[in-house]
Amino acid sequence: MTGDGTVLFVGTGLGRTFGEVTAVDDVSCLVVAGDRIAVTGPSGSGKSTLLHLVAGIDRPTSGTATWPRLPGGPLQHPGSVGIVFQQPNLLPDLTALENVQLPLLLAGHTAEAAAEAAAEALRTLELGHLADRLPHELSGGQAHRVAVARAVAGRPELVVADEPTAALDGPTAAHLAAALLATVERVGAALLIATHDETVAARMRTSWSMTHGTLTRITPIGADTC
Ligand SMILES: Nc1ncnc2c1ncn2[C@@H]1O[C@H](COP(=O)(O)OP(=O)(O)OP(=O)(O)O)[C@@H](O)[C@H]1O
Repeated sequence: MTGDGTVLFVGTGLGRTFGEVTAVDDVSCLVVAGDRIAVTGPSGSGKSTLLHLVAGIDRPTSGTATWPRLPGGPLQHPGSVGIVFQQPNLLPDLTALENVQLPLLLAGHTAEAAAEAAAEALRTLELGHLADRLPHELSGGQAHRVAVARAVAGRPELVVADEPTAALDGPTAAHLAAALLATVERVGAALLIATHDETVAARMRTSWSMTHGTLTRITPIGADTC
């Protein structure tokens, strides 16, 4: 499916308000198979809110969000959109393998299939040898890579990552960004990533700039104009 023009997400006039605050304001956007999109903009400009709408874990207060390949939206198709947050959010009493396995079990995979897919995802992230470790026995960078493994283990067509490198130091952030890109490439997923890190943004093909909840520019990376 990668790069074949398959439309994964269509946002039309998306708005999201929280009381008096307008976090996302009349945003129309498209995510296509194989996309590599950096969502940039100042703190509070609505990046996380937009990502949550694209991932289907929040609903717009105006406009429409549709996933042409996922009737009913991602919540009706568990595992179809992989999500990576700023913090790994691993369950502390589960091993790395069990953390990756859990969403697959919840999505209805058999225990055997979930274990196999989870182990493969961990190996892809060079974490096979840490499968039995508990989260507190992992470094920060390793825990983040487990979170990436968890997001891709179900082989989603779309991965949404909300500032996944923000809590990491420079080299660890670079390593995670490289691992995330290599992994989405391997599973053939599109990637939408909110980031303040210019080196991460520069590795994408497209940049969406947000200001005060509005998508102000869509720029092919390396182009002079939008
Ligand atoms: N659950 C919420 N309740 C109230 N206001 C919210 C909520 N979530 C976001 N907001 C507000 O919406 C606006 C956009 O927030 P959002 O987190 O999307 O910005 P952001 O660009 O991701 O910021 P950052 O780069 O700091 O993570 C902000 O003014 C924020 O305070």
